[in-house]
Amino acid sequence: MSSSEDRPRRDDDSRYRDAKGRQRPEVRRTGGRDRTALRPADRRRGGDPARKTAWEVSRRVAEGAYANLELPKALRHNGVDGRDAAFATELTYGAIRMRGLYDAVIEFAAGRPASQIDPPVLDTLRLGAHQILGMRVPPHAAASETVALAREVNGTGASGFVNAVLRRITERTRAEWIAEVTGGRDHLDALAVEHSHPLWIVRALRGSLLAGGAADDEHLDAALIALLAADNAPPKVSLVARPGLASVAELVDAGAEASKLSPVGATLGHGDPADIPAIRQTRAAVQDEGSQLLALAFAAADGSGAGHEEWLDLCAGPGGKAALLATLAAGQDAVLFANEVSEHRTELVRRTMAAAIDAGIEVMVGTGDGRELGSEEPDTYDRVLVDAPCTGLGALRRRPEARWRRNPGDIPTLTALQTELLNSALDAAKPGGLVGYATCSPHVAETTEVVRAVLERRDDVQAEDARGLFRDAAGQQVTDLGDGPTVQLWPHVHGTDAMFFALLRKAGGDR
Ligand SMILES: C[S@@+](CC[C@H](N)C(=O)[O-])C[C@H]1O[C@@H](n2cnc3c(N)ncnc32)[C@H](O)[C@@H]1O
Repeated sequence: MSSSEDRPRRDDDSRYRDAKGRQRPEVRRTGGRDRTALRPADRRRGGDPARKTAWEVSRRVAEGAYANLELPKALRHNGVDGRDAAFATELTYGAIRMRGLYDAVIEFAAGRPASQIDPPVLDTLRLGAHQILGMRVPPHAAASETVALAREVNGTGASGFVNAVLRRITERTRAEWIAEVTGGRDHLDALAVEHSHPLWIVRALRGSLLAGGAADDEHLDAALIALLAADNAPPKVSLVARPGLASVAELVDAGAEASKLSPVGATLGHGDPADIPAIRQTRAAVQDEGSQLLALAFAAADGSGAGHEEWLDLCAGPGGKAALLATLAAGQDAVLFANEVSEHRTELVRRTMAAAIDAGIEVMVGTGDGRELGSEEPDTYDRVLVDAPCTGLGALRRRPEARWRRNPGDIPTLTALQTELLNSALDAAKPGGLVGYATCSPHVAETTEVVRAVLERRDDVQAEDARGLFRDAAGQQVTDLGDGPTVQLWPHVHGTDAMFFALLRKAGGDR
């Protein structure tokens, strides 16, 4: 990772410049070049709205909220938009995501453990650390503005402490701080701190890379570092054009770029997806390209041979894959049943499906415990998808707080549920039918281990090689999918979430 010294620095007030590089009049009035050199915090008592928004969202996240839900509300409430909103977004997400590294730096600079710093003050310090070490804000401006924020939200007394700690942080580059706070740690622990992941997740990701054949011993370290770095990079906005309802060309006309990976995908470089009519109308949606490829692969597999097929999405909420599957099923004379355990999420599935339903596509949406469906409706469906509840370790780049919320104790409960759901799906599948098992986690306990444990206890199921079903936009097989027969996608290799997919065939039937 490059140090902050390597990067070009933005001018202090460049956030306030217009498209032609001119400063906005109000900034020129209050803060020309000479005035800026006096430090904004010395002139203004309060924090600016963008930084204050980032702090407010950080506080709510500390109380259990999700940053991606809180931030838009807070931006609206505080009237922060345009470049200031982009700044607040980068600041909020970065400070939460990189908390592992920044806390280590703050502890060193403050001379006390982070646990002994008042949490609202610690949040202010993390925002300051991210501006100094992770953004292109000049260090002195970052410190001064953050001290002004501290004065407003933490009080005058605490702002002195914030000032002292941030001034110390500005004395070194990012690279120097990383060397300082990782020195003396063992290799994985040092990677965990530098790349701001809990150590147990670093260990789990390393195990997954090795087990799935994504890296051999020689290249394991480089692959792990690339993966950790990819988790810290904000993901691109991927769109799906639901077949028969929208086209990639329509999304391209709306400003997106056609995906090279997904035949039904596009990437939006800038702008709000909600401004695209096809998205507002649920003919298209925001969806990771890995999820798109997975649904396309599931639909492309050889069916049970029984003709008019019935497909079941066992864990459908909020409905992203179900909506794609419904349109794909309609194109193959099949019908989709979408099941979800939570009433609220079943309602989300219905909303996601609105355009498909309006277009006359036959789709049944219902609420039920997927673990019981196998015994309630045995030997019924030609295909069953289990997109299982999981740790989400494959989508850490999307949820800045997720890595700090999960813990290894979550895994046994989840794998028990995943195993039950997979067994139930197999029971619900017709003889000769297919079951797809998917997670947005690459953790082997949730992926290959669940599949292995289920196959070991059943004599009516076989795994099929799913790799040939993953086709890119040019129709070529997607590369680097692992040793098979299962598929593992990776953020650092494919640019997708780390989705896992296994394809299982139930014995019997006409095949
Ligand atoms: C990974 S999400 C599915 C994502 C969805 N397929 C999509 O693409 O939008 C897992 C879903 O399983 C649901 N779930 C959890 N336990 C379940 C159960 N026992 N039966 C059915 N669904 C369950 C969760 O509520 C959650 O909506």
